[in-house]
Order: sequence, then structure tokens, then C-alpha cells
Amino acid sequence: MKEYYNPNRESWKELLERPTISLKEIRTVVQPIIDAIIEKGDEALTAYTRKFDGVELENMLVTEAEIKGAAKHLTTELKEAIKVAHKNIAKFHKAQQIKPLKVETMEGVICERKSVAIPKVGLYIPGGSAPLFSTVLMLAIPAKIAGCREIVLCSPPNKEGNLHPAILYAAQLSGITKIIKAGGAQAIAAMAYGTETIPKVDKIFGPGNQYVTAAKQLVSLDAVAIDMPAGPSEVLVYADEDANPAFIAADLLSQAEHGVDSQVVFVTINDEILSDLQKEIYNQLRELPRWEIADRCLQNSLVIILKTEEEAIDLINAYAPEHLIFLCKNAREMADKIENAGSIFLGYFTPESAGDYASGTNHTLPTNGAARAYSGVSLDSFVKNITYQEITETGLKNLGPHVEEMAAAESLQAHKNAVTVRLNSLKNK
Ligand SMILES: NC(=O)c1ccc[n+]([C@@H]2O[C@H](COP(=O)([O-])OP(=O)(O)OC[C@H]3O[C@@H](n4cnc5c(N)ncnc54)[C@H](O)[C@@H]3O)[C@@H](O)[C@H]2O)c1
Ligand SMILES: N[C@H](CO)Cc1c[nH]c[nH+]1
Ligand SMILES: [Zn+2]
Repeated sequence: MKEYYNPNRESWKELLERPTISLKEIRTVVQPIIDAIIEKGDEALTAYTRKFDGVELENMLVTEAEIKGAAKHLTTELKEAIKVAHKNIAKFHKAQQIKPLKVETMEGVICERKSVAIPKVGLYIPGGSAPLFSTVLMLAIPAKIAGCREIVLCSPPNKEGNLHPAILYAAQLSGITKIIKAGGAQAIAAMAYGTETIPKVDKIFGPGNQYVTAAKQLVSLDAVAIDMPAGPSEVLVYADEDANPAFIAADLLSQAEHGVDSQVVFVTINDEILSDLQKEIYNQLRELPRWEIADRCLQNSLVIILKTEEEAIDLINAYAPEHLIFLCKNAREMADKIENAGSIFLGYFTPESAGDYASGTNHTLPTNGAARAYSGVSLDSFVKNITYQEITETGLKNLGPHVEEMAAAESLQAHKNAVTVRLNSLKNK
């Protein structure tokens, strides 16, 4: 990790850039994939699966027998853990349901708002370097609670042409039946434009690598809505002098092991902690099966030592991390000053991986600074809010003259007439 002592504010923007490939460069790879799917549908999808996932698929649709058979490949402990996670995620997302709203803005003028499920949604489950079955829960549970009518799930197959049984088990537990073995930009394009096997959806959800994220952004220009840019994982840890270096190291490494293009950042105003932290990172890294990935990620990662808590808050807001962990006594107080972050973890005993798997919050979160304006996935992501209005005769008498006045001032005579004809019809009553 590169160390920066009191970097001046002018250098922050450059310092805090993520190690991503430029959108312009990645577009030259992803756009031809999207174009091929639009033109050749399933044929192109099968060809890209052969090229990128190294497998020739006869049937990309997961069969009912495969879904039903998944459970027997999992241990009782893992099934139990998935059930606990399912329960917590469902509980937190059900609590996000909002009641329909009805307001009489003036006598006889009734305005309402009701949330309605997005009918057709596509869920992307990453599977390139690890089969993220936890993402199935994070997307399928809110989609089901919202009441989405058609749910399609895509994930890249392994070399044997299968999806990991835990992906299928989590899907079955969440009530998902249409599962397709397809990944990368080609799966995103297939859900955006439709192919012979994959129905076109209204909105695509889910995290993924830079190719997947760029594809989501490109298809959102003309075909579908997307949740947000949820690319390579990142975490920023802020710690005080009482934080255990082993906890800090473990939290940093937990996101570093996701991928070489992930980024982890450590911020503190107490540099005495650093030598113990370096030792902990080294010791823990050696024990990780994915140590090479984590090690390469650490090369893109930062340690930043600042003078004051206020400065740390400003830097965190400038970085807008996907995950933000406060390992400090005044975690709540610090968190209250944060404007830009995907999800915040408070206190010494709140590891980020609890949110990744099972506490109840959603782990599909904005990356690469998108947390400045986007929220993570929630129940809201799967609904639209439709507004309604109903105006009585009295209401039109109250409101109509004001509408006529405004329409005339905008020189929109037909708008005015829509009120006038009705008011005239009431004159004889
Ligand atoms: N932000 C979030 O909420 C969040 C949550 C979970 C995971 N993630 C991130 O998701 C990512 C998962 O990435 P992954 O790679 O393991 O799985 P993935 O499923 O996103 O991508 C795998 C696919 O990428 C495509 N691909 C790979 N190399 C390519 C190339 N050179 N050209 C074109 N396409 C190519 C292939 O089609 C392959 O099937 C990680 O970066 C992880 O950090 C983010
Ligand atoms: N940390 C990821 C979000 O950036 C989510 C995840 C899934 N499995 C493990 N971690
Ligand atoms: Zn993670």
C-alpha cells in the first residue's frame, strides 16, 4: 500500500482515483459484444460463453432438475447459514415497504402516490472469479417482495458448464426459476435487448467486473434502466488509536481479495498504529488462498495519514467509498458527518463482511465514486412510484381558474381549454 502523509487538498482528486480501465478503452471491447447479441441473439451468446468462460453449452437454461438437485451438494451448515441470511435480508427489505400516500391539496383536489413493481427485471450474479451466491439473495429477495412479475437470473458457468449449487439453492429459496448460464457483457446485452432464450427486461440489477459494469452503462443509453454502476469492490477504513490492527488488516484484506482492480484505503490521524498494521497485513495475507489477488490489489491501495478528524471526514466525502468502516470510539458521531458512502459500518465489532452476507443490508452498492449520487440496491430499486389524482366538481371550481391563468401565460391554449370546457359545463348546474 502506498503511504501518503498529509497530502494537500489539491492532490486529493488524483490520489483518490480508482485503478479502473477508462470507459473509452473498455467500450471498444464491450460495444462489439452488445452489437453481436443484438444481431445474432443466442448464437452470439453461445459463442461468447465459449470464448470467455471456456465452455460449449448445449442448453443455457438451467433445468428444474438442476435447481432441485442443488441442495444435496451443500452442507447442512451452509444451507442453514443461507437461510439465516435470507431471513435477515427479507426482514430488512420488507421493512422498507412504504404506505400509499393520499393528500387533499385543496378542497376537492386529491393527489395520491402508490409504488408499483417493475414488471420484468434481470438479475446479474457475478461468477468470474468466485460464484457470489450471496448476490442472489441481495437481488432476488427485494425483487420478490416488490412483486416483480418476471425475474430472469444470469450468471457465468464454470468450466464444466454448471452454476455453483449454492447459486441454485439461493435462487430456489428465493423463488427464482428462470436461470441462465451466461455472464459478462453478453449476458447484460441479452437481458437488455432479448434473445430467443432470454426475455428482454425493463431493468437490470447486479454487480460485476468492469466489463459487466460498462455494458450496463452502455445498454442503459437506449434499452433498459439499470440499478447503478456497481463495479470492483472497495472499502475505506478509518481507525483511531484503540483499534485492533488485526481487525483493520482483516477488513482491508476482505475487499482486496475480490479482485486485482479492487481498491482498499486506510485513513487515520494516528500513525503509531502503522507498523503493527503492516505486520498484520503481511501475516494475514500469507494465509489467504487468494493472496496473489489481494496482494496485487494492495499495490493499488492507499494509506493516508491526516492531522485532524475534520480533514478525514472531508477526504472520505471526496472519495465516496462503497463501504466505509469506522473503527473508532466516536463512530456514530463521525458517521453523522458523512455525505457520500454506499454503506457504513460502525464500531470495532462490525466487520464489513457481515453486510456482504447476512446482517440484512444490501451488498449491491455504488463504486468508483458513484456513492456521491447513487444509493445501493434496496426495495425502492424494484418499484416505481405512480402518482394519481382525482378532482371533484368543487375541486375544479377551486383549482381550474388558476390552471387557466397559467396555461394562458405559457401560450398553451389547448391546455387552458381542457379546464374551460369543464368549467363551462358546470355553469348551468
Ligand atoms: N459493487 C458491488 O456491489 C459488488 C458486489 C459484489 C461483487 N462486486 C465485484 O464484482 C466483480 C465480479 O467480477 P468477476 O470477474 O469475478 O465476475 P463477473 O461475473 O462480473 O465477470 C465475469 C465475466 O467477465 C467477462 N470477461 C472477463 N474478461 C473479459 C475480457 N477480457 N473481455 C470481455 N469480457 C470479459 C466474461 O464474460 C466472464 O464471464 C468483482 O470486481 C467484485 O469486486 C461488486
Ligand atoms: N463485497 C461485495 C460488494 O462489494 C459483496 C460480496 C459478496 N460476497 C462477498 N462480498
Ligand atoms: Zn465482499
